[in-house]
Amino acid sequence: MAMITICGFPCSGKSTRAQQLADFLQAKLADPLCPPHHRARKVVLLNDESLGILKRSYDVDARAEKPARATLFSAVQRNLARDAIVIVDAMNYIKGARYQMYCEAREVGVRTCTLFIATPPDQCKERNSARQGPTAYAPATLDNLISRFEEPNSAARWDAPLVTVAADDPPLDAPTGGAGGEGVEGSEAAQQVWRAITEGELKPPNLATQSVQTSSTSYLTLLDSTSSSLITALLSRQSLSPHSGPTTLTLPPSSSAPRTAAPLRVTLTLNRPVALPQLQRLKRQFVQLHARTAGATEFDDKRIVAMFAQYVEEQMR
Ligand SMILES: Nc1ncnc2c1ncn2[C@@H]1O[C@H](COP(=O)(O)OP(=O)(O)OP(=O)(O)O)[C@@H](O)[C@H]1O
Repeated sequence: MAMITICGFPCSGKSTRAQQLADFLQAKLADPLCPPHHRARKVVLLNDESLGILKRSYDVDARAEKPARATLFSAVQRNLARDAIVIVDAMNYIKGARYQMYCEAREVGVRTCTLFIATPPDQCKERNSARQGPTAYAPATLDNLISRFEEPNSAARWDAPLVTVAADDPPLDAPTGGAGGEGVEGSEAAQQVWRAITEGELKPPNLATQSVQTSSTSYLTLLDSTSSSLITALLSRQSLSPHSGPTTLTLPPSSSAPRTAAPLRVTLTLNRPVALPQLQRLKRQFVQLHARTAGATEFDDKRIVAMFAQYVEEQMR
């Protein structure tokens, strides 16, 4: 039914908010007034603890951060379903990683929403210093993660709709009629999330293919060469017939594909011709988005072509 991506600094209160949200959603689903088409079978909460990821994985020299992100991404892939609400309770500090989860949610045909836990860094540091043992981040790790955090932006389609919760906002599972009430009404932010995952725009899925493991350098080459092939094919098509509308392009398979691999085919719909400099700019953005997750989440040439075609289409709308 939906994927809710939580993001925020370490110790910003993500798990606290995620649990409140899960309680709110459970109550909504159990409500007899909830329309049947909004009734998910389950609410799944994914986080470091449930996936066995230790805080020290994020240490600057731990080399475990990419595997940790890969573990999270696989869990998201496994759990996304039309009858489930998946809450991804993690820092999700890399926009490329949020973008890939968004693409995955589109594949499955579920709505998405981002919940940003906007707690100031100093408050996060205070909370971290109150922690004891392995749940505390090393101070250098905390600073590093805070400085690398790529704040969500409601103008980016993978972060939209974006709901922001401040540190002193009321609990998401606020009771009906205030404290002491019987049912769960939910705070304004919780209501916004509910609207996003039940009424928000449902984007059509892309071409479904498998993600693959490659070495990061060859993955960057694959991203670059595959998106360049699409640009070449598109420019050549535009030079023959500059009409707008759906265009099916045929591209040679990537050089790393088996010799017997079939050509790649992709259809994209543009309402005007796109010039080379613009396509190059879009390619740079696209490669940059994916390069940030190289080593953790990587896709094959078929999927890269489909995702780049979709990226161009959406940016040119
Ligand atoms: N709104 C809040 N007001 C005050 N304290 C809070 C609030 N939310 C969370 N805390 C406290 O801050 C600490 C960190 O909370 P929490 O574990 O939810 O953060 P987190 O962002 O999930 O952490 P991590 O980065 O380790 O996953 C906990 O001690 C929690 O009780």
